[in-house]
Order: sequence, then structure tokens, then C-alpha cells
Amino acid sequence: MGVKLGILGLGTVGTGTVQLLQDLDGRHRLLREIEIHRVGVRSLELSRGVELAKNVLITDLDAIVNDPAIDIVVELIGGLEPARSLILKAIENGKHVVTANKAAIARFGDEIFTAANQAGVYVMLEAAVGGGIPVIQPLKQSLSVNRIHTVTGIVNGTTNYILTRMQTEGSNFNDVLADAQKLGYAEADPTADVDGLDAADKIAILASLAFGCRINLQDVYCEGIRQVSKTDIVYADKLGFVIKLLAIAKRITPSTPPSLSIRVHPTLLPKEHPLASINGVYNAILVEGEPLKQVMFFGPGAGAGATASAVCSDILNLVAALKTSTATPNPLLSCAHQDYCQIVPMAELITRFYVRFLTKDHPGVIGKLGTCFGKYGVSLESIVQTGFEGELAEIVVVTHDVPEGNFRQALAEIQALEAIESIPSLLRVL
Ligand SMILES: NC(=O)C1=CN([C@@H]2O[C@H](COP(=O)(O)OP(=O)(O)OC[C@H]3O[C@@H](n4cnc5c(N)ncnc54)[C@H](OP(=O)(O)O)[C@@H]3O)[C@@H](O)[C@H]2O)C=CC1
Ligand SMILES: N[C@@H](CC=O)C(=O)O
Ligand code: NA
Repeated sequence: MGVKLGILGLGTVGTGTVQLLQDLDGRHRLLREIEIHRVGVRSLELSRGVELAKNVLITDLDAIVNDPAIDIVVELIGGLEPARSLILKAIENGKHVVTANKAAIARFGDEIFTAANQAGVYVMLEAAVGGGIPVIQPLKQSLSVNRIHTVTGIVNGTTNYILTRMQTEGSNFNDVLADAQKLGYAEADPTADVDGLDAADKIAILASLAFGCRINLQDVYCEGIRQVSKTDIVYADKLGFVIKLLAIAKRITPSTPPSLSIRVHPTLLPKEHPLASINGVYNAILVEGEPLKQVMFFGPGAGAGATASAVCSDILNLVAALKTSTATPNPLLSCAHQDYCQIVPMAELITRFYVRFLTKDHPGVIGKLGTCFGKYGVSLESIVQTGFEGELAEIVVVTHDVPEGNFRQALAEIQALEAIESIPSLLRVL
């Protein structure tokens, strides 16, 4: 007997998923066991990029998660509600779930996975991080024998696309964002992309899998790319860096559960770093651990086809599980984390900084900056007066590694100096 799907949502990812499942030549033979039983949408009036049999497309999403004929619910509507309630209802009704919804998983993962474990069903989320890149399943399975110490990723396609075009074409932020929306990369509300919230959801999910614990999303430090200017992109380039929105989770103590540093912010990345050449909508996730050392996953992080590949790989895993059904759940497919990680405050983060000052063109300004930094133990890697903006001199500083708290104290004192007009940019350096 076939495996019946109830798909919630027929937008970018839903359409890509249906297209893939309707075009099976050359793909895994188990996909032939799947029947698209129902697809739920908001409006029946919209023209769709796929053809579906009569009565498959409906607007009653509750009817899908309550339909006894459906084996797997594929949630592709996005957002928090009604996605959360529909996922929980599907679980309660004994259905396996596939979702691409990092926002819901990062916030309600605890509730959703607890319910799934109690009901003996799986919740699969390969598409939620890195779009088409297989990274969730490798973290759960092939990499889980390693002791992972750092996960560093470019995990938002929209912002990487914007930063790449700002860098290579000198394009304007708003024009490029509009293109990313047209291409189907951006979230329904692109604020989630631009302000780093989507990347924060994703690093919380990756950290949870890599370090075997749950993450409180409010503990993830998050800065987006709105303050990244063309000026800084040019200075970074001259200094040997590119600017990328990085999501970083690092194990600080080896305890169980470990304490972690976890953050999302635009970062100056040395041009020779493996993540520096990841451009456009591509994502990459660098996982470092022992004994493997480094492995990097690279591929398209958003878009209909790429994301559909991840969704369908989860569906395929579930079809295989249904075909070989045993009473005991497969621990490599389920999620059993219970404890929350301790998150280290940002003031304790050790990092380098890039900072751009606009100063009055007084003699001795550079000396005063150096003195203030020195007082708080901030040692400087480079300090250059790069040019003038009208009457004001522009000074760019790159520090050595320093506790963020010390750096902030020095900066507060510098800000109060009479010669300092403003501090237009402050970015961390990897
Ligand atoms: N776009 C991408 O590249 C990627 C997206 N994702 C995730 O995939 C999910 C879907 O994203 P995407 O396809 O881009 O979103 P879209 O906005 O393109 O599509 C959403 C779909 O869900 C339907 N829908 C939304 N709310 C409701 C509701 N309340 N009741 C009924 N139907 C509803 C819409 O119906 P209608 O068509 O009638 O309006 C639409 O078909 C999100 O969680 C997103 O974060 C993950 C990786 C990549
Ligand atoms: N909006 C997201 C889509 C995939 O998760 C992105 O731009 O990466
Ligand atoms: Na993925």
C-alpha cells in the first residue's frame, strides 16, 4: 500500500516538493510508493506551478492533520501559528512530520520533540537548515561519533546573496533584497533574514544537534546586516577580509551539557578562510571536532528545487521507516535531548574587532585611541588613518583577540573623547 502525504503549503518550497514528487525518473525507487493525498493552502484562486488531481487542493488544514488516511504531514506553511498547532495535532494523531520551519522548531522544539517521542513518531527537518544541503542528518548520524567543538556557518541565503552583490557589484541593499524576494529566497517577512533572526534559529538547531542539548533561543546573540555599509566592505577588502553573516556555536566547557558561546553577527573573515568564498545564495557549514578535525558542507541554502530536495529526502527516510516498521523508534532518526545548554555571556567572548572612527583632524588622536585601548588590555593589530570624510578623519582599527567586555569598556571611554565625532562601524573579526 502507498504512503499518503498531506502537504501543508504550496508556496516556493511546497511547489518545488510537489514538482519533484511528480517527476520521478532517475530518482530513488521508494519515491514511487508516495501518493500526494491532500495539499492545504490559503487560497484556491491562485494559479499554481503544478497540476493536482481534483479535490487534492483544499483550504482546511485541520482536515489534513486529522485525516486518518494520511501517514506523513509535510509542513511548508512557515511561521509560528498555525504551524505549531498543526504539527502538534499531526503528532497527536500518530503521523510522522516533515518540516522546513526553523522558526517553529527553534522556539517549540522542546514541546514538539517531547510530543513526538511520546507518540512514537518522527519529526524530520533537513530543509530547516542550509536549504538543500544535507547537514541535519549528518549531524544526527555520521558526525555524532565525533566530539564537536565548533560549528560555523553561513546559513542564510538571502543575506549572503545581498552581501555578495554589495561586494562584487557595489549594489544597493534594498535593490538586492527585492531580487532575493523575487527569487523566493527570503522569508515571508524578510526582516527575519536581514536582522539575523533566521540564522539565529538555524544555529540554535545546529548547536542542539552538534552538542546534544537544547538551546534557549533568547540566549542566542543576534545582529543582522543592516549596519554593514559599502564603505566597510571596501575597507575590509583592503585589509584582506570579506564580510559575511556568520552563525557560530562553540563549546566552551566539556561538561554535559556543555556551556556554549552562540552568536550571529556580520563578521570580517580572512579571505583565505574556507567560508570566505561562499557567495550568492550558497550556504556552508564548517563543523570542527575530534577526531575528524574539519568537514564543510556546501550547497544552495534556499530556493524551490534545493529545499525540495531536502524535504523529499526526509520523506524518503520516513517511507523507508514505515516500510520496515518496528515498535522501537530508530534513535538516529529521533531527538532525545532534554537538558538545556548554559550560554556564556557575550562580555566573556574572546574575539578580534574592526572599528571605524570618524575623528576631528587633531594631532595626537591616534595616540589617545592607543592609550584608551591599552588601559583595558586591548592590543591593536593595525591602526590606519585611511582618508577624510569632509573635515573629519577616518581611522580604522583592527584589534588582536580580547574579551568583548574589555573592548566595550575601552570603547565607552573613547566615545567620550572630545576628538571623536562618531563610531560608524563596529564589527567582529574571525
Ligand atoms: N523559500 C526558501 O528558499 C526556503 C524556505 N524554508 C522554509 O519553508 C517554509 C515555507 O517557505 P516558502 O515556501 O518560502 O513560503 P511561501 O510563503 O512561498 O509559501 C507558504 C505557503 O503556505 C500557505 N499558507 C501559509 N499560511 C497558511 C495558512 N494559515 N493556512 C493555509 N495555508 C497557508 C500559503 O498558501 P497560499 O499559496 O494560498 O498563499 C503558501 O502556499 C518556511 O518555514 C520557510 O522558512 C526553508 C528553506 C528554504
Ligand atoms: N530565507 C531563508 C530561506 C531558507 O532557509 C534564507 O534566505 O536562507
Ligand atoms: Na539542509
